[in-house]
Amino acid sequence: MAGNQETISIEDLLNKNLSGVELDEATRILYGKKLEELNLSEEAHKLAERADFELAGYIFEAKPEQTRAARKVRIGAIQNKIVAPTTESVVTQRDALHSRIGVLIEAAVLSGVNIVCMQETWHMPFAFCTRERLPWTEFAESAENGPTTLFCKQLAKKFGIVIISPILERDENEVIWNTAVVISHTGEVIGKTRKNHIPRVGDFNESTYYMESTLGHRVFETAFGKIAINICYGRHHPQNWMMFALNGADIIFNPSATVGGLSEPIWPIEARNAAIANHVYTVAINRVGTESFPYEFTSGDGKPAHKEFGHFYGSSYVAAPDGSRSPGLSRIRDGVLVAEVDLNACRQVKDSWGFRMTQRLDLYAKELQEFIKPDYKQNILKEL
Ligand SMILES: NC(=O)NCCC(=O)O
Repeated sequence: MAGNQETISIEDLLNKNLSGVELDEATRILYGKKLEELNLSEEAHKLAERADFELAGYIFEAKPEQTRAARKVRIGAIQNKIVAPTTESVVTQRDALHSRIGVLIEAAVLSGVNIVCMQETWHMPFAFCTRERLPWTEFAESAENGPTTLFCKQLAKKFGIVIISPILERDENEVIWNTAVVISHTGEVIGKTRKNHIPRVGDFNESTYYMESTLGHRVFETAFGKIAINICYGRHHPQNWMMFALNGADIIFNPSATVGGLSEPIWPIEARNAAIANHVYTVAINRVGTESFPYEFTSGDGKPAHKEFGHFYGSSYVAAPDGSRSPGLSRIRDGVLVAEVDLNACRQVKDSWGFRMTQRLDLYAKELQEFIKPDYKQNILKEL
C-alpha cells in the first residue's frame, strides 16, 4: 500500500520513481535481458479497454540456429477476480466466470496466442478458507465432460488454441481433486494432471477438500510444444518443477491462488528460479481481488473471525531459461499477459549453463533412497 492507495505493481513504482539510465539499469538487474514489447492488435487493445482489463505482451528471443527453425509460440496467462458475489447460486457464479473468461480468451486470441492458461480453480471462488463443504464442493465437476470443460472445448476448437483449464474436479468415484485439464487445439481433451502438493498454511485449508495427485509428473505434447502444469503450492517444491522438466516439458505453467500477507515477496523468485534451474519457460499466474464469504471463519492465529480472504495480488509473469522475465501484470486488475517465446532457447541455455550435465541426479537418487528410510542418520561430522 503506497499511502492510502493499493500499489498497482512493483513496475509501476519503478517507472514512477526512476527514469532514463537509472530505470534501465534497475530493470536490467531485476529483470534480466530487456524484452521487446509485442505489438498487439488494436482490436485486442480496444476489447481490453471496453471490458476493463490489462493487456500486455513481450517477446523472448532465442539465437538463430543452422539446423533448427525457430519454434515460436505465443503463451497467454489470464488472471481475474471472481465476478458474482459468493452469496449467488453456484451456477450463477460459475456462469459469470465463464463469460468473463470468454472475453479474456477472445483478447488472447486477437493477440495471436496459441496456448492459454487460467488461474487455479478459475471457475469458483477460493472458498477453501471457510472449511464449509456446501455449497463449495458443488463447484467440483468432471474433468472430461463437466460444464467448464465443455465451455473450454468449444473455445479451443473455435479458435484453434490449446487451453489449460485448472478446475476443482469430482471424478467418477466422487473423489475430489485439484486438477488442470489440457484441451487440444482440436477441441479434444488430451488429458489431465493434478496438484501434487497441498497447502496446510494460513487460510489455505485445502487438504480437507481434495486429495494429493497420484498421476505423477505428466507432460502434454501439444501442437505448440510440450507443456506441464505445476499447480500453485507445488511451486515451493523444486523437485516438482524438476520432474516436469525431466519428462521433457518446454513450458511449465503455475496456475495459483495466493495472497499478499503470505507469499508476495517470494512470488517473483520461485517460478523464475525454476525456469533457470530447469532450462524451461515458466508461467506464474495468480488470481486477483479480495473474496468475501457469507459466514465468518477464523485463521487459527488468535485474530477475530472474519469473512474476507485476500488480497490475491495477481502479478502474473513469464520467465525464460536464461533468467529474464516479463514485467508482472497488475496486482489489482484482471489481465491477459501475452509472451512470444522461442522454445529453442531451452536447449541453447541447457548447452551453455549445462545443468542437465552437472546436476548429478545419480548422487541424489542414492542419497534420497537412504534419507527416506526410518533409521536414516544425518551425515554430520563434528569435533570429538
Ligand atoms: N492455492 C494454494 O496452494 N495456495 C497456497 C499458498 C501459496 O502457495 O502461496
